[in-house]
Amino acid sequence: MADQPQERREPDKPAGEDEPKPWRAEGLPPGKPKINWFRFALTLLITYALFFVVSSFYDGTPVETISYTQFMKQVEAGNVKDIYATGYSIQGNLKAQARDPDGNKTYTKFSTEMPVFANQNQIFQLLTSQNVTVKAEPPSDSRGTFWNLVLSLLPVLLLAAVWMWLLRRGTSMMGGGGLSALGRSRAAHPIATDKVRVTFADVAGIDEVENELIEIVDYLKEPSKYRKLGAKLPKGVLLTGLPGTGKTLLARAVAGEASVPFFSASASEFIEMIVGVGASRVRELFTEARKVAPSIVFIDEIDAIGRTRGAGALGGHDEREQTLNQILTEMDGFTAGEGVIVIGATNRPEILDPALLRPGRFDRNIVVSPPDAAGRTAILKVHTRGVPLGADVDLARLAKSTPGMTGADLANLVNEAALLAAKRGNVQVHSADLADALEKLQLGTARAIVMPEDERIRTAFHEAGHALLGMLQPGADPVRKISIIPRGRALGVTLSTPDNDRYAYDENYLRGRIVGALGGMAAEQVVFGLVTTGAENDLEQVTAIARGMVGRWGMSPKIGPLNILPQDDQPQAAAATLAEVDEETRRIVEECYETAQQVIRDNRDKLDNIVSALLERETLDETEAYEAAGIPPRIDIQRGR
Ligand SMILES: Nc1ncnc2c1ncn2[C@@H]1O[C@H](COP(=O)(O)OP(=O)(O)OP(=O)(O)O)[C@@H](O)[C@H]1O
Ligand SMILES: [Zn+2]
Repeated sequence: MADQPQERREPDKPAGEDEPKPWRAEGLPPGKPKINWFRFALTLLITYALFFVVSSFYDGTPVETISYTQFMKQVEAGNVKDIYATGYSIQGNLKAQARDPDGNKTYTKFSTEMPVFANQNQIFQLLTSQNVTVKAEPPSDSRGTFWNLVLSLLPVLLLAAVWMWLLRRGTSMMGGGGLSALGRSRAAHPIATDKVRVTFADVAGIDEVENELIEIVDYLKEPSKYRKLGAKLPKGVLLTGLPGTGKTLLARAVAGEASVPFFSASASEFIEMIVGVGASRVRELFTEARKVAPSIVFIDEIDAIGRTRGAGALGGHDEREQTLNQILTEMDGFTAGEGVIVIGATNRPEILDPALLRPGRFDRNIVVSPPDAAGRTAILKVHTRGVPLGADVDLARLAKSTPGMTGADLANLVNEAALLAAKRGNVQVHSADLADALEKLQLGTARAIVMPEDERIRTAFHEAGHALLGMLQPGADPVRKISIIPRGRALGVTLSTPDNDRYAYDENYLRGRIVGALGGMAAEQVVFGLVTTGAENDLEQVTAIARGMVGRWGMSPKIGPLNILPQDDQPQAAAATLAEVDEETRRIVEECYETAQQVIRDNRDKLDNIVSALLERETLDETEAYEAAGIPPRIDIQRGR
């Protein structure tokens, strides 16, 4: 999220005003730029330079308006070099300077009006006899009254144009190089209102959350309605959810729906700065936001400054505390109805300082969950709005095969598929592009290395072991894909995903997961009589699940229903109890390993069948895998099979 360059400063240098702000602002009213005198002077200078360049092309000799009599005298004296005439107006140049009748001005350029009664024929003859050039086009050096007017207004016009251009740049660009960088704008790098606007139409699949925020949109649109009734709205809203679930997107959409300015900052950017600066930046940010209220201030990763004060491995972190205190002060300082709403986002709400969550602060907590299948379908629809899809694409089916994916993952999936389709020279994104993109995201990119045959065979047995156990365990997630193509650090993969989104797991399911994860190692043990290092990742998973069962979810009768190993915290138990947890964990894993080996031994024929299919085709999809094993795919009402 941090797309602004971070600047490290010398600790002894005071916070200068030329420092880029650690936040971004969008949707500020474009009409209120601040006057920057340095920039103003610069503009003047440039304008005049431009003017001098232009006027150097323009011969500045003044044009004298003379009487027709004067003109005739000059012609008769043979002093007229050339003329240009339209209707009764004549302009021209003299050969030598002449004095006007009053004798106080000299001129070579003149203009005059011919009286109606003058005999044009006679004049023409006179001009010819005097060798005066009669030109067909206006001489470049005598432009007449209109052009003189334009030229005299030019500096003013130029000044106005350049000034307006600079102002528009100032309000439509973040940061900004070129001229504006010379006198960097003090405004919070605003973006013009018309450029930002994300709305709820861009947020899909989390309607419950949108509904909770509609009240706030309404308030921002019409604060007076609420003020009159004395209704108190939350000053702060906390959005809690995993990365990529759309918290930032939601906050922007609230601003977009209400058409109010949106200020966003990442909390970690505040504390990157030297001590004391974080707090003053917070103050500045809120000052800017108040100026254009109603407005929204969005603080991402608020846990970076909002963790419990005085706690954490580093002990008290001064800068963080000061910054946090400043945010609390600002929020306490709002009067009801001032119209600044602070939206904070975090994926670790449990470590937040309770002070942040008190009434009048972030007192509304909205959980943004990863989307369910229907939500994923809706999100895929949003992200394929501008993508030409082939007729074979079924977004609802795709959504079913992507449990656990967030909005950001799905956006990424669509983009990858579009890239693939383009690479393949297609004009539409087809089902196959989406499937391949999904495989790449879930399994990693294939590596082009040639495996020694014995390792290929060993890998095939390992993956077939995982797959076989996945197929035979009651209640296990169905096997979606098996592959012995090396990707990343893995030599092979077996992918199992649930049909439906799961929110809680029972003990049987977890044991099944452990057995499945041990399947690879068990197959190697049964077939070759020894194991390899290839099972490291599997064992990591196995250990984490088993420890969770014993220490967190109360699934060990010996330990009982205690949460001894809370997430993100120190174990809450005596050393003796912890030793017991280890012992119980080991017991569960050993039982599961025993089961895994037994199932492999009992189904050796099926295992061998999968292995030969794998060695032949390298990657098997769900249907191919069950077919090769000779196991009927599970009857699954959800998938209509
Ligand atoms: N519900 C959704 N509907 C549509 N698009 C979504 C949704 N959720 C996420 N996205 C897509 O994912 C991108 C990233 O989401 P966003 O940055 O809002 O997530 P986040 O929850 O703020 O993540 P982080 O905690 O990493 O900041 C969005 O720009 C959008 O393209
Ligand atoms: Zn494995």
